[in-house]
Amino acid sequence: MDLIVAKFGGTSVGDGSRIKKAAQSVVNEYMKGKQVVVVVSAVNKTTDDLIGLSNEAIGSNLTDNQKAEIMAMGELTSSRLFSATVESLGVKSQFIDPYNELWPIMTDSNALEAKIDFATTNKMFKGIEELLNQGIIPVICGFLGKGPSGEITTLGRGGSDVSAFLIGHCLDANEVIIVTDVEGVMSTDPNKIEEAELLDEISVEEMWDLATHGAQVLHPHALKYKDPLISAKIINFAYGDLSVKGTRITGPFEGDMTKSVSLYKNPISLIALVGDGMLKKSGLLAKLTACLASNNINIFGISAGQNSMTVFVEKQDSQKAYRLLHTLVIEDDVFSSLSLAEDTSMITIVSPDFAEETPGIISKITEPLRKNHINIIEISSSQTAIVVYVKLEDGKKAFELLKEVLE
Ligand SMILES: Nc1ncnc2c1ncn2[C@@H]1O[C@H](COP(=O)(O)OP(=O)(O)O)[C@@H](O)[C@H]1O
Ligand SMILES: N[C@@H](CC(=O)OP(=O)(O)O)C(=O)O
Repeated sequence: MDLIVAKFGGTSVGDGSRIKKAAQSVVNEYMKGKQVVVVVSAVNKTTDDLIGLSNEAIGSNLTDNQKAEIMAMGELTSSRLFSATVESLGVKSQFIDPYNELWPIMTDSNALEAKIDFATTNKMFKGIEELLNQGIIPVICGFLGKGPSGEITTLGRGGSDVSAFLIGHCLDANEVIIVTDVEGVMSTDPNKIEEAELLDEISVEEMWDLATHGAQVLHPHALKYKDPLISAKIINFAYGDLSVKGTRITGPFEGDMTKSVSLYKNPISLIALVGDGMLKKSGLLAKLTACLASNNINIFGISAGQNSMTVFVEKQDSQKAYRLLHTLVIEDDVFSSLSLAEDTSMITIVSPDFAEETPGIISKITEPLRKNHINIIEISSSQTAIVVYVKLEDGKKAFELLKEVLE
């Protein structure tokens, strides 16, 4: 029997009629013979309102545990409302919150940004499976967890998406459906640019980068639990129909997408262009990339500072690139000179930890290299990846050391 996990965001349960529509869409799938687990967020902006109230009343004396308990009231309420609405439509349902013995999501004791204890959580789903086998629709609070002392924790703002994918993974669901207030994943935020267009599908890898760079439509940590075999989609609540297409999230395609260290197979060369006050001049980057692109030279990365720009290209292209960029330096007064460092290794480290607030992550990476006398030529970091360039002969050793860091 097909099992789906349907997560309803705040707007999708924003008022009584929306809750009824959402519950009806769940019942419709149930009537088609599917098992459905509902994950629900707080009604509309309840979480914001509860935070606002506590700040007004208590201010800085509010402890993290008190804040988590208060915020949890949003999901405690909506799960009860949703479950009762399903029952009013003639199907048995049970709400499940962290006070319930069937509660599955266990975390550490961090009240506001709790880390999920996956190994324990994964073993906690027997009770929910039992409910499903009895034809009961479980309605589980999104966003919440249970800490080591039985206390309520929260998974961070927007965390119900994480709850849904985690539950889907642990239950081996066929599909995870995120029901929200837009048509799906769009070419950009449709509330910022009206002309945004709907994407039929997006890969986990792309979605990860989009989400870690602020696209609210899905919490990036949800994707840690996206199994390649579980299909997933983001749809609009307005249709009141869980079978609409929306945007399908495909993949992941390469092993453990969220944590990896890779050593690029070929040597990389660095070309540094210097010039006074380069950062204040517009159009330099465009000139530089156009010059290399028109000669079919692929750029692996660019870093820019006050008085210099470094371009990373494959060693086999470096002499050609070096000559082309030299012409640019001669032609344009902004540039004064350029240099070429031919033999470097490029190591890319990808980890979800970079997107979380993890102070000291860069030093975790640089420290083992320093201890082993490996000099870092360049380092660049983003929300999802850190790229380190070292001397070619240090590449393999650095790669092994960085693999250990990630383990
Ligand atoms: N590329 C994008 N595609 C679709 N929505 C986006 C995108 N980037 C940002 N968003 C925003 O994400 C919002 C949905 O996320 P959110 O408000 O957290 O929904 P929910 O309350 O259902 O969890 C949309 O209203 C939209 O403004
Ligand atoms: N209610 C929580 C959790 C959540 O995921 O909400 P939503 O799905 O409405 O973004 C919050 O506002 O952070």
